Amino acid sequence: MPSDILTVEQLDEKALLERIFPRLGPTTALIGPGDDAAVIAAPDGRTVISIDTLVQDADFRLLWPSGYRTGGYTVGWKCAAQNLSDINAMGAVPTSLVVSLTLPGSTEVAWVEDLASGLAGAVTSLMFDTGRCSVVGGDLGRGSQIVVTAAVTGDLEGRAPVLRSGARPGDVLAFTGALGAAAGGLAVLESSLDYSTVREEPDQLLATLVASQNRPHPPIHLGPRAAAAGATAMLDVSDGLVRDAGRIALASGVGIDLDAEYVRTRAELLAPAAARLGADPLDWVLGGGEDHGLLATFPPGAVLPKGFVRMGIVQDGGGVTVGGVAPQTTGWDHFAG
Ligand SMILES: Nc1ncnc2c1ncn2[C@@H]1O[C@H](COP(=O)(O)OP(=O)(O)O)[C@@H](O)[C@H]1O
Ligand SMILES: Cc1ncc(C[n+]2csc(CCOP(=O)(O)OP(=O)(O)O)c2C)c(N)n1
Ligand SMILES: [Mg+2]
Repeated sequence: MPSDILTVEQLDEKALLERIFPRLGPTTALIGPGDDAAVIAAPDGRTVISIDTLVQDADFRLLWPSGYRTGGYTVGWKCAAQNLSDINAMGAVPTSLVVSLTLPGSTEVAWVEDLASGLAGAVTSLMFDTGRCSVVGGDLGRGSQIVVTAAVTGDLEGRAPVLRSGARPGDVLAFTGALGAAAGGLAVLESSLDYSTVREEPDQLLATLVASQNRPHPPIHLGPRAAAAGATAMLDVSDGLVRDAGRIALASGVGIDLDAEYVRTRAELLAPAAARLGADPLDWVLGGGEDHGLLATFPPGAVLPKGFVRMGIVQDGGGVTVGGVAPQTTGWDHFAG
């Protein structure tokens, strides 16, 4: 490491926090970062809470085979986005994040500063500057790999939470998001293509996919809208369409049939990129996660919130089919590979 690059082991915790705090932006908490704990309002009387972790080399790489280097801003953005997404999927509005950072001593201070900016940037941008949520605290620790864990809280604003278990036969299955894009981006990053040339390509197809993998844009405003529109079940697709639709099917005791035409159209859009990588775009669409689009079921006749597209049907039985046929894809599992 060149001596002019400042690393976290050259600072102490207090000095590192003093570099992080200003990048988090104005706090939305009653008591924000700096005390033993933060204090946030819970106007609804209930608190929605979830947690998600990003681990170096399992969820991102600092240097990918394609030569792409992942900056701190990207990891911060991705961490915030996937946490906000889980609150969204309950039909709630995110209200706070607490973030734990495990860092090797050699981590550049500038990378950590960028991570703090990425967290705040995602919250501000994905929540349209509503000032309803911010990073209100966290923890620092040293370890052999970068691990970023965030817990997130949310406010149901008086609505009932939308669970995975409420889908009923005859309900319409609808989705909002860009299925398969993040999986395509992962394939580009892991490929032997040279990202510096991919970035220069005029059609920007592959670079757009990489952006979906690195900086997902979950539709954070649409979870509460879906809830208000009467969604019977909902989740964010993180582990793949088939796997996550299967979670609704199992929890609700129903079968789900995905519209084959929707799946085919989406795969066709990704086909030119998949061809460059020798990949099957159907695998991306059916098995790719990390886009954090919203999959929801609505009673027949419900008016779908703007952004949602009908793409399947809930039926008697169990499991997930595509146009009546069982798909081969299984989706992501941290342990089963
Ligand atoms: N280590 C754990 N201890 C307790 N509950 C857990 C643990 N890991 C996951 N869960 C819970 O298991 C459920 C299933 O998780 P998962 O399907 O991965 O949700 P998501 O994809 O939205 O993160 C969630 O309610 C989650 O909170
Ligand atoms: C280096 C690397 N390998 C593999 C992946 C792919 N990947 C990692 S986690 C994941 C699924 C989503 O993550 P998870 O922690 O299961 O989120 P959750 O379902 O809990 O929201 C995928 C597809 C990746 N992003 N980076
Ligand atoms: Mg989820």
